[in-house]
Amino acid sequence: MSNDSLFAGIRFDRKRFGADIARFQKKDVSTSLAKIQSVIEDEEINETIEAVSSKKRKRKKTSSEAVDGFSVFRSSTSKSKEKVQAGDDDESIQLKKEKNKQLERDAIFRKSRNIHVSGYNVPSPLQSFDELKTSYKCPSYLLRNLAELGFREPTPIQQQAIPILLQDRECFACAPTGSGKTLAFVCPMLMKLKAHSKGGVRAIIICHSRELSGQTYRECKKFAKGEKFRIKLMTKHLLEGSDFSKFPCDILISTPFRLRLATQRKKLDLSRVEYLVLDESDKLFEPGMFKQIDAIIKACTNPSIIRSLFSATLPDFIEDKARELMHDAVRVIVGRKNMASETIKQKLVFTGSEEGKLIAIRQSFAESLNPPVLVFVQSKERAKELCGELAFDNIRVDVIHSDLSQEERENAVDNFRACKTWVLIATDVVARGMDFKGINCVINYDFPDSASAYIHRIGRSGRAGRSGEAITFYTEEDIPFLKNVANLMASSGCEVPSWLTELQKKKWRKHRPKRDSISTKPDRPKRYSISTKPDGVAEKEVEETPGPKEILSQLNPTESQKKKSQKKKWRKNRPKRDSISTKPDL
Ligand SMILES: Nc1ncnc2c1ncn2[C@@H]1O[C@H](COP(=O)(O)OP(=O)(O)OP(=O)(O)O)[C@@H](O)[C@H]1O
Repeated sequence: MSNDSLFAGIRFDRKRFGADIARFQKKDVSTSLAKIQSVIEDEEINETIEAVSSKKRKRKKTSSEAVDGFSVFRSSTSKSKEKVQAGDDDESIQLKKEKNKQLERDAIFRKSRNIHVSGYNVPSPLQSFDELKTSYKCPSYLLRNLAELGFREPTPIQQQAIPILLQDRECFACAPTGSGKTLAFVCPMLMKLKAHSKGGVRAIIICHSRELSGQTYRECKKFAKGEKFRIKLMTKHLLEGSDFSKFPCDILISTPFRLRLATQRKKLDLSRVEYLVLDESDKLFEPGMFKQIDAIIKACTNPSIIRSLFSATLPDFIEDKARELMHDAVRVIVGRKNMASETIKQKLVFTGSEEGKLIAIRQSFAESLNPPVLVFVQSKERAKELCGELAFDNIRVDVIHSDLSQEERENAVDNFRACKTWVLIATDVVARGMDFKGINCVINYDFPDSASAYIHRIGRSGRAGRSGEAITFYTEEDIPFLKNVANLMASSGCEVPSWLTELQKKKWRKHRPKRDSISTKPDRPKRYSISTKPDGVAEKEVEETPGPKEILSQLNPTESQKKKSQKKKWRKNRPKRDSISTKPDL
């Protein structure tokens, strides 16, 4: 028996295995569109063929029944059936042609907006916000709010993710920083929720930090203005003071930790949740948060729940997770996966040492300080140190890190947003998701510890299509990872010197070297105190560098010291100096 006959009649269920088809799509961006297109077209063709042949089968059966019962009308009946059949065939062919034309139009539109999709039967992208009304019956309050906020046209991620979610499809999406992902998941949520909750939580948005949760909460409120949605932010106060057995809530925004506490301690029921969004999803699946996220996903037991994952960085393991977790999900990528925003001018500056960094930042601010400027360092200790140094220069500087109280953190963010603070020094606590309007420059004072940290940090500027600038300082210790940044710069359209691209690439994860403290005070080697060594020999204090008295006396020299430091003949003073180059010694 041939293989053909063995598999005759078996049809590959593309709908069921849509995710697997997507997984086997070639990663080459240029060919993926055509491939997806052909998968969809194959599917549609199969469906049409199936429909036609099943109609034929049905007709065959009917006509034979007719033949059995009414042989007199046999010829006339079969003739009219044939006509109907021909008509049906014409109709389905017409339908197929229409569908193919639509697919073609969608593909052309996606290509023009740099949108890449994979999955079965992906909904057409939105061309405008008006289409929300004509095709999806969007309530007028939402359109009014968007217009008031100055949102004239949907961004590419909104164009594709909104119709996907509105058609009850799960999705995981990757789009550049500042490209409007928040509205991409909040808009369909508001449109689908319609009636308000009488009891229980209907939709959840999980954010990795309290700052981002607060910002998303405020955004939701703006989009929902004029409608009586119950939108709640899981604050400490709400967590401690609420009776979660009666908790009518349309949209709940929380960090994973607080939501987990609410479900564990306060028995918050998540079984009625209809929509679950994991914002900054790759961060949420990192070891520190994974346990809580996993438990929350398991607690959302509603079988018709629609889940979605959004981020500007989508590592492969998150894609695997998404496919494992979701049913028939659509994958949406805007631009290229894990790419820095193209609107940011990126620059690398070699400072040699830690001391060099402080000189470089001072010099840069002395030449031109164009606030607001966000400066990232690798630890809270360093944030405090740098803040102390810059405060000397009469710069309105503030600091934000995890050691501060919630109130202090909120004040730091608010003052920076209100431009009361010119320079905000931060740890990675505000590197993701935060939308500080109009940041002119991000300075990576300390080299970021991973590609995703780099993309998210610099993505605080150049948002919503505006231009921005990012400067990354690097020292000898950071050189092994330079090539990674150079690649990210090149892929987002920045000019990169050729010597940088020729460097070796090293795996870049958790690069946080121990750095010298940030200080203009001279490093004074240890003073040995008078101590009795075990062998009983007493030592006198040894001073290797001058103490405060000596420093003062140098500043106000005595007469004899003045004589000693008299003018020296100044001829042919040409010491050997290091060569003039921005390239580090490699
Ligand atoms: N359609 C639109 N038209 C104009 N502005 C928009 C539109 N959509 C969003 N914005 C604005 O763009 C900015 C960035 O949006 P948002 O914070 O949602 O970006 P994001 O993609 O989530 O960024 P990140 O990856 O950094 O979290 C916000 O100030 C928002 O108000």
